[in-house]
Amino acid sequence: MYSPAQKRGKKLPPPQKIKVICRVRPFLAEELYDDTVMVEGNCVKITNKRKTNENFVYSFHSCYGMDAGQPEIFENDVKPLLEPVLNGKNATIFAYGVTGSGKTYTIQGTETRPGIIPRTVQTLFEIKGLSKYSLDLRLSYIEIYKEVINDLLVPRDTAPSGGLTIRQGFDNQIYLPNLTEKKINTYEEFKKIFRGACRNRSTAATKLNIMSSRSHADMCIYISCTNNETKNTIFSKLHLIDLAGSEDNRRTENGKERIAESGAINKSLFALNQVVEALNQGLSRIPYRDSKLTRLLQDSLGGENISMMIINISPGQSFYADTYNTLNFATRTKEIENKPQSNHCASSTRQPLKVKLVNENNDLPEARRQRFNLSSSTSTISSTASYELRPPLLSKTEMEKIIETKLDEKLSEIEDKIKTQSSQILSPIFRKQNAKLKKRIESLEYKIELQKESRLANVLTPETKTKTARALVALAKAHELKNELGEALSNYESAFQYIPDNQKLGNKIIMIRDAIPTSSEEINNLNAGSKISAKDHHSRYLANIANDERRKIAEAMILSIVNSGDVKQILKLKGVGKKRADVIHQFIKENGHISEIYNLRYSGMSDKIIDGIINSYTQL
Ligand SMILES: Nc1ncnc2c1ncn2[C@@H]1O[C@H](COP(=O)(O)OP(=O)(O)OP(=O)(O)O)[C@@H](O)[C@H]1O
Repeated sequence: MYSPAQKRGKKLPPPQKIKVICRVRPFLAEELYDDTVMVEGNCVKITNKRKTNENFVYSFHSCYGMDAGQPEIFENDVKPLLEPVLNGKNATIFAYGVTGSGKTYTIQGTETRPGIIPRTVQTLFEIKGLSKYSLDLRLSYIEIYKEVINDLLVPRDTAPSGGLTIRQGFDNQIYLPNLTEKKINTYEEFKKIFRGACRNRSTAATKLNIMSSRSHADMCIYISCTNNETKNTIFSKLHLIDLAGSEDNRRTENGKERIAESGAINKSLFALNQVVEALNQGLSRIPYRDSKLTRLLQDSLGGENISMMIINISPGQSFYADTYNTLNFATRTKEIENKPQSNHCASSTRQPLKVKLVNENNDLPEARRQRFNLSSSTSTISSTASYELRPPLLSKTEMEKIIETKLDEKLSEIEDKIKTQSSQILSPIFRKQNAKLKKRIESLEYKIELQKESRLANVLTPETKTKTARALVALAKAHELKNELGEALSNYESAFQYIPDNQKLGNKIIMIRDAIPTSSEEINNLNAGSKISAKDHHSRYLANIANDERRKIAEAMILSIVNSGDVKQILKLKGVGKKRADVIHQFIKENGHISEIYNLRYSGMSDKIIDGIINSYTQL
């Protein structure tokens, strides 16, 4: 079954580098268009958030933009790998990206837009039809769910509890005792097996992706290829892997169970990251043993085998942090270019509120809804997806005005609704002068204000965000000069919604928060003092502000400390010792900055430690 070149004793050539290609999925119907992520030739460009007149440019072996169809990727980058596989090389193709970025779409596909797995199997059957070769194809399909390996070719209720174990045999080959391997004779037969296996995969709805894959799924095709003329038989295997999405628990609003899943997912993705790094740096020790996933791929990733990583990217500003981290994971080399400042370019990339995605066959919405749910009818693999963006109808300023007006309308509607509802419920209580509930309303109003800002911040152009933030900072400074620290703080915090990367501002907020007494004793002591309104405001804010907002602010503050790269500051974080602070410092030095708090995992921190740091801030 294995490549003869891998037999024991044979000196292996230096490990092959992993070929990396990138695919940016189109905007989904509910997403707003922006030009944060662009594909140009073999490069992906993203705006540098800190200097908006610059782009970060990442180059890959190939890049596929929003309009690239399934056949294009298969023909250009996957099909060429089949020849060496038929000549005895093992190969691994895996899709990496955050949840909802299109990994499953790329690897598995939908019924009308089949992905790499069905296209590969169909091509192998086409090759089988050629008289020169006689092909014997078998397949296994497993998932790794929370570090447990499940056989997807057997029904869940008959699968061994505790999952399958990994063994290393003679010739250093990796195998799983009791793993089901099914021989496939026709493409139709494959579809039936595949359909059943896909249903067995652990999926659960998260906020970001209604059909989010919660496990790594590995379809392994075992190929025995006999040359009919020479009667030589060559064995090889091809892993086609749909990795689980790395994700931010905060954004996905995950519960306890989902957070445990994410912990396992991120741990194994981190291990994979280390293996890819080690292989691409040509290191002699490759840390395969750090996770089930990498252990399983030990005989197929590296060595003389062929590996290809597909980086899946979700477009748009709202995935910026994920995109930045994914791209940095995929390639350590990024270039910086100045953005062309042409007006024509700027206006041609801005779009009206909702962009309509037009598909040749008008079946994109269905494709989006469906997973690969193969029906008994034959599906053809010839359709080419093509999504066109509508040309802009309005100028940049006009569009921005419309966005702001629409947002204002919507927010006032919500605001009115909340106020009416609150006053209806609370009017009798108000008559009783219930101070506690009055406070609650005030905090609701404060919350609406913050939400308003954060929503606006999401849709404004970088220039407008900077301008708004500047105005708020000026206002905050004026209050600060008058020693109205509570007012100053709330203005600084509002400004922070528009420029969350501004480390100086983050530090300022920490300083002012520290400067304002919060305990009732301290506040009582100051009752007669001139700063009472500020204290009152702040204690009310701390007492009533919703947890998630507190958390958001805490995270922004922690990130500003981490991103300063200053070991002295980092050491002040709870649970961070010298060793960890050095790792973080090094990480920031190499990667620029961390945009999401849970990405601190990449510096070796556990979720528990990260949560501990956040808690220490939310409980200030
Ligand atoms: N290239 C594409 N063209 C059209 N639709 C796409 C494309 N890529 C992804 N989509 C759609 O985007 C949504 C999310 O994609 P998909 O489920 O493949 O993401 P994923 O990365 O596998 O997510 P998860 O890790 O949560 O499983 C799906 O509805 C899918 O149909």
